[in-house]
Amino acid sequence: MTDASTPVRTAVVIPAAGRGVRLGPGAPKALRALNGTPILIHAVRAMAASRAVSLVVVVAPPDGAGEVKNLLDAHALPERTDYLVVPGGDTRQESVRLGLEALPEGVSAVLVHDAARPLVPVETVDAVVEAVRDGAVAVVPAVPLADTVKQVAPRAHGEPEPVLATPDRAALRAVQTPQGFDRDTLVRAHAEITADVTDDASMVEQLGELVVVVPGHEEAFKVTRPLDLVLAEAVLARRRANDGF
Ligand SMILES: Nc1ccn([C@@H]2O[C@H](COP(=O)(O)OP(=O)(O)OP(=O)(O)O)[C@@H](O)[C@H]2O)c(=O)n1
Ligand SMILES: C[C@](O)(CO)[C@H](O)COP(=O)(O)O
Repeated sequence: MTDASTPVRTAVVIPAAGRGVRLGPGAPKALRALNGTPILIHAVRAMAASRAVSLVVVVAPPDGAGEVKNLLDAHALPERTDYLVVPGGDTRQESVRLGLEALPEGVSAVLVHDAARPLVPVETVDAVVEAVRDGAVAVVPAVPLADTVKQVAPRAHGEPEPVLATPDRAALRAVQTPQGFDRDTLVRAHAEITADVTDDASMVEQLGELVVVVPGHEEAFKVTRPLDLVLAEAVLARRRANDGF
């Protein structure tokens, strides 16, 4: 655990307080095992692998902060990084805000990374950090879409959905995390924007600030449904085979 007064420049907030309803019944998603290790620990290691990251703030399930602290103590993590745990809220937005409130002075850049994206490669983390350090106030990693996308109209229950339009896929991106921010801008976004959003960058967009995209990575996918766990195990097996990881 850390002394919260230690000055750091780049910190990561990891929202990990979700239930993981779409993954099915069981412990909160971040605490479930991937290859024998909690998903959260994979995510913390993925972020602490970046030499730019000096502090990781984990936002735990509201009644699980003690358990998460014990988990962090029980697993080997890079010693150059400090770790804090705070309890989360009812929504992802609230959990991120609670994580931001725990940041000490001296942090000027903040990454927000889903615990549910445990396998993001360090190259993606570093690309986001570099873009923020180069002056962007908000940076998102993103990948092109593999599927054609249809805009549909709301349907009566059980009825087929009428298609309204087929957006040009070339102009669309699927957005991942970590998303990187100038700290003051992200704090302002969380203070001023009250609309429901699914990522932090869209709050900064609503402030009228420019959000830029850097290349994401296929291994930064979110573990959302049971099949994603199968894919995550396969990615880890491939890494072990390739690197002796
Ligand atoms: N109240 C919440 C809800 C979500 N999250 C976190 O936000 C990230 C992305 O959310 P998602 O994958 O949608 O997780 P869940 O909300 O847990 O998933 P579900 O909707 O299936 O319950 C996850 O790391 C999750 O733990 C959070 O910290 N606090
Ligand atoms: C933040 C995020 O991971 C970016 O893709 C995503 O928006 C989270 O969405 P979810 O519906 O809460 O999984």
